[in-house]
Amino acid sequence: MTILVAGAGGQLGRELVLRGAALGVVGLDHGQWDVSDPVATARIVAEYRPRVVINAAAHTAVDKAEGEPERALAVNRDGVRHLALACAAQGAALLHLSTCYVFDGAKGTPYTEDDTPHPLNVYGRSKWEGERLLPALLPRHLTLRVSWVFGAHGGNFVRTMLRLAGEGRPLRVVADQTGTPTHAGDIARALLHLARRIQGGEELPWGTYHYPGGPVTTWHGFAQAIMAQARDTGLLDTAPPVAAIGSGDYPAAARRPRYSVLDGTRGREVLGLEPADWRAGLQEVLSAWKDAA
Ligand SMILES: NC(=O)C1=CN([C@@H]2O[C@H](COP(=O)(O)OP(=O)(O)OC[C@H]3O[C@@H](n4cnc5c(N)ncnc54)[C@H](OP(=O)(O)O)[C@@H]3O)[C@@H](O)[C@H]2O)C=CC1
Ligand SMILES: Cc1cn([C@H]2C[C@H](O)[C@@H](COP(=O)(O)OP(=O)(O)O[C@H]3O[C@@H](C)C(=O)[C@@H](O)[C@H]3O)O2)c(=O)[nH]c1=O
Repeated sequence: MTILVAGAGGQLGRELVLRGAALGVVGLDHGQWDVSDPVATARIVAEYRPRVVINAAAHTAVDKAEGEPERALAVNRDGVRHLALACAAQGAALLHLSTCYVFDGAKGTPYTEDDTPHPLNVYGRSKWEGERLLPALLPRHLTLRVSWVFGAHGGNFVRTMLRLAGEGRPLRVVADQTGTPTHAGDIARALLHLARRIQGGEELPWGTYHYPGGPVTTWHGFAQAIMAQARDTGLLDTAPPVAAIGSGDYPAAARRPRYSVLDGTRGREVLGLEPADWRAGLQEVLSAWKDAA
């Protein structure tokens, strides 16, 4: 039976489709399936009759969302409602994604699934409003909260840093926001592992889980690693210096949490999800770009 992916054109969606071909993954991109449309969502899920739906669709433009909250909510909250109702009607389970940005960062130690979200920005609020709908609408769901996602496909921090370096621009990156980058390929692998278990008839311990990458760093530390690994891979001649700045030196429309680290203990113990090392994921992405250059 089909594993149906919404948002298949995004960085996670692309990985799911590429890595899930042998499992019968069918991916529909934004143009083919708008999850903010309840009628289309009900029709598509009824048509494919999947055993599992993976929701990789989201409004992820964190600064832009501040100026268009209704658009963020239409996808990140209402889209989740439409998906949950459609899955419930067809007996499908839903694998959903959320974010470390549901937390405000004030805790300063890794966030567990028992911590209460308190988002600082519109994107984080819209994601929290979406995930909190699920328990009442669709008991058979898993929400995986992930953080600082990067991958070979689509826009992300790694691509932005390499573009700025390639243009010879001075690199200045915030060193007071702490978190864990996570490779989209590793998230896709984790989701497909769960989807396969559901396909095999297993009833999983449904609910919310954290799936962080490791080790913990800052955006500045991540940028330094990107430069060093890009040089070693031959994408850059030298690793340009990255100046450490404070969040106040990088004005942005949306506030970001100073501390975004998720505690992956429950996901590891209950679901068997091993946090992946983002440095290996970064190498995979850079090597793919080097091969394609
Ligand atoms: N990116 C990150 O750093 C993080 C992401 N996450 C979560 O992980 C998940 C995957 O994110 P990621 O792959 O990185 O995001 P992307 O922005 O790369 O992909 C999201 C995809 O969703 C599509 N989309 C937007 N609106 C709709 C809609 N109404 N109906 C269907 N598709 C739509 C987008 O299409 P289009 O481009 O045409 O709008 C895009 O292809 C999301 O739930 C996100 O919140 C969590 C933590 C960090
Ligand atoms: C490009 C750039 C960014 N920054 C800062 C801005 C910001 O605080 C931080 C990260 O920048 P970005 O805007 O790329 O990242 P941002 O969009 O905040 O990333 C977030 O995306 C959403 C979707 C999530 O769910 C989060 O987990 C997280 O990954 O780095 C610099 O300091 N210098 C720079 O040159």
